[in-house]
Amino acid sequence: MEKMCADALPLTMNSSEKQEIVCIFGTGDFGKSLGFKMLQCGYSVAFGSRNPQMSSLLPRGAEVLSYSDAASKSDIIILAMHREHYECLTELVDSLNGKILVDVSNNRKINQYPESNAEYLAQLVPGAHVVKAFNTISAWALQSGTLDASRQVFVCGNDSKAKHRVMDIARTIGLTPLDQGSLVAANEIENYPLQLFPMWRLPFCLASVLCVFFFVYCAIREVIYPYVNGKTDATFRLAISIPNRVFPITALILLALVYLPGVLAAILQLYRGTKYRRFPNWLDRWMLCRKQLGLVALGFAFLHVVYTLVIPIRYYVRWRLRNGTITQALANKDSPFSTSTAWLNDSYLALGILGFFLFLLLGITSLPSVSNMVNWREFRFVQSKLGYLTLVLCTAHTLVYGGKRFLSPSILRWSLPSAYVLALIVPCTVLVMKFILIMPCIDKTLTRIRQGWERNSQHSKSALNGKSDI
Ligand SMILES: Cc1cc2nc3c(=O)[nH]c(=O)nc-3n(C[C@H](O)[C@H](O)[C@H](O)COP(=O)(O)OP(=O)(O)OC[C@H]3O[C@@H](n4cnc5c(N)ncnc54)[C@H](O)[C@@H]3O)c2cc1C
Ligand SMILES: NC(=O)C1=CN([C@@H]2O[C@H](COP(=O)(O)OP(=O)(O)OC[C@H]3O[C@@H](n4cnc5c(N)ncnc54)[C@H](OP(=O)(O)O)[C@@H]3O)[C@@H](O)[C@H]2O)C=CC1
Ligand code: HEM
Ligand SMILES: [Fe+3]
Repeated sequence: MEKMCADALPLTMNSSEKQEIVCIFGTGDFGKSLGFKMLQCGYSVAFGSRNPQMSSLLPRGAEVLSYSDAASKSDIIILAMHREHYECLTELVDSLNGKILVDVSNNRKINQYPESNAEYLAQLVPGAHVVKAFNTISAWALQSGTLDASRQVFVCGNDSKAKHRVMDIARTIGLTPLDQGSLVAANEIENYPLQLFPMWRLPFCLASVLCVFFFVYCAIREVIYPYVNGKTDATFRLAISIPNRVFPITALILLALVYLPGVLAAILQLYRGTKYRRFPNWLDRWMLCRKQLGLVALGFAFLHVVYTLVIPIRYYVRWRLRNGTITQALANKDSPFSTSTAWLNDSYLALGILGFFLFLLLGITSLPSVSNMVNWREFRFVQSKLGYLTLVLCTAHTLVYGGKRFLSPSILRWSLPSAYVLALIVPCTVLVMKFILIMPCIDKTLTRIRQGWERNSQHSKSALNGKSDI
C-alpha cells in the first residue's frame, strides 16, 4: 500500500483536459485499490468516509471527505462497502437523488439474500440510477495489475446512459465491460464470482466415482483374491498394473458419457415428435458439460498412455520375460509363433494409438484459438463425427485387447468378470443406439424434426388456436 501512494500519479492525464471527478464511498481494500487505479488513469477521486481524518494509506492526490460532502462532488458514486452497511445511505437519500450509484458488492454465499444487492440498493435509494459493476475484479488484481484472467466486468442497470458512463470508466482503467442488460441480471452477476468451476464439478465427481469403484474392483480381483486363494502377495499391482486399468477404463466410460446425452436427446425428440419442447434439466446440464467431460477423459487417456510406455522397464515384466525364456531353455521347448495372437496384439495397439490421436485432435480443436479458426460445420464435423470415430476406435481397442479371453469362464474370479468387460457396457450401448439412430428411416424422421417438422402439428395448431381464442 505504501508503494501505491508513491505510484498513484496519472498516466493518461492531459493537462488541457478537465479531469472527471468520481466519488468512492468506503476506504477499505477495494475502495483504495479502485481509487488508485482511477487516479493513475487520469480521474480525480473524492473518497467518502465515516472518519475522513482517520483514513490512512490512501492514494496520493485523492480527497477524503465525509459521505455527504463527497457525494456533492460528483454525480457518479462507487459504493465500495458491504451490503450490510447500505442502510446508512438512507440518511443521504436527498443528496443521492439523480446520481449514478455503482454497486460493486459480493456476498459470501450464492443467493444469500432474497433480492440482489443492486436491487436492494435501488429500493433503498429509489431516486438514484443503480448500476452493477466491478464485482468480478479483485482488489488485489487492481493493485498489482495482474488482470489477465479477470479483465471482464459484467455491467447491468436500468438506465442505459448511466450504464454507459460506468462502462466508459471500466474501459478507461483497462478493463473489458460486458453489457448484461437490466438490473434483473444483477443476481446472476453477483453469483458468478462465488462459483467454483461449475462446469467441471460433474465431470470431476463422475471421474472420482469411476476411479474409486474400479480401483476397489480391481484390487479385489487382483490383490485380495490371490492372497485369499494362494497367500500370494500381489500388492505391488496397486502402483502400476491397477492404475493402468482404472485410468483407461475411466477415460473410455467418460468418453461414452460425452456422446450418450446426444443419443438420449435424439430419442426424446423422436418420442415427442418435436424439437420445440425443452429437454429435462438434468439432460440440459449434462449436455452443457460435455466439453469438460471430454477433456477430463482425455486427461485419463493421456495417463494410460504414459503408464503403458513404462511397461517394458518394469521389474515384474522383465522378470516374467526372463523366467519364461529360462523355463523354455531348460525344457528345450519353444512356443510356436501364433499369427492370430500377433494380429490381435498389433490390432489392439494400433486401434489404441489411432484412438488416442483422434482424442488429441478433439482436445486441440476445443482450444479457443483453434475453434475460432474453424467454422461451425467444421467444428461439428470434428466434434461429432470424429468424436464418434474416436469412441469406436477406443471401444474396439478394448474389445480386441480382451480378444479370445473375453467372457471366458476361466477369467472370472469370485464370479467377477475382468474390469474391461464392465467398462465396455456404456460405450457399446451408446454405439448400438447411435447405429440404430443413423439407420435411414429413423435418421430421416429425426432430421425432419430438427428442421422444425412436428408429428402432432395438427394438435399443436389447435392448441395454439385454443390459446389465441382465449
Ligand atoms: C477431448 C474432447 C474435447 C471436446 N471439446 C468440446 C468443445 O470444445 N466444445 C463442445 O461443444 N464440445 C466438446 N466436446 C464434446 C463433444 O465432442 C461435442 O459436444 C459433440 O458435438 C457431441 O456430439 P453429438 O453428436 O453427441 O451431439 P450434437 O451433434 O451436439 O447433438 C446432440 C443432440 O442435440 C440435438 N440437436 C442437434 N442439432 C440440433 C438442431 N439443429 N436442432 C435441434 N436439436 C438439435 C439432437 O437431439 C442431438 O442428438 C469435446 C469432447 C472431447 C472428447
Ligand atoms: N476486496 C475485494 O477484492 C473485492 C470487494 N468487493 C466488494 O467491495 C465492497 C468493499 O469491500 P472491501 O473494500 O474489501 O471491504 P472493507 O471491509 O475493506 O471495506 C469496507 C468499507 O466500507 C465502509 N463502511 C461504511 N459503513 C460501514 C460500517 N457501518 N461498518 C464498516 N465499514 C463501513 C468503510 O469505509 P470508511 O471507514 O472509510 O467509512 C470500510 O472501509 C464489498 O461490497 C465487497 O463485496 C468486490 C470485488 C472485490
Ligand atoms: C497410444 C495409445 C494407446 C496405447 C499404446 C494403448 C495400449 C494399451 C495396452 C498395452 C493395454 C493393456 C494394458 C495391460 O495389459 O494392463 C491397454 C488396455 C486398455 N486400453 Fe489402451 N492404449 C492406448 C490408448 C487408449 C485409449 C485412447 C483408450 C480409451 C480411452 C484406451 C483404453 C484402454 C482400456 C479400457 C484398456 C483395458 C484396461 C484393462 O482392463 O486392462 N487405450 N491399452
Ligand atoms: Fe455505515
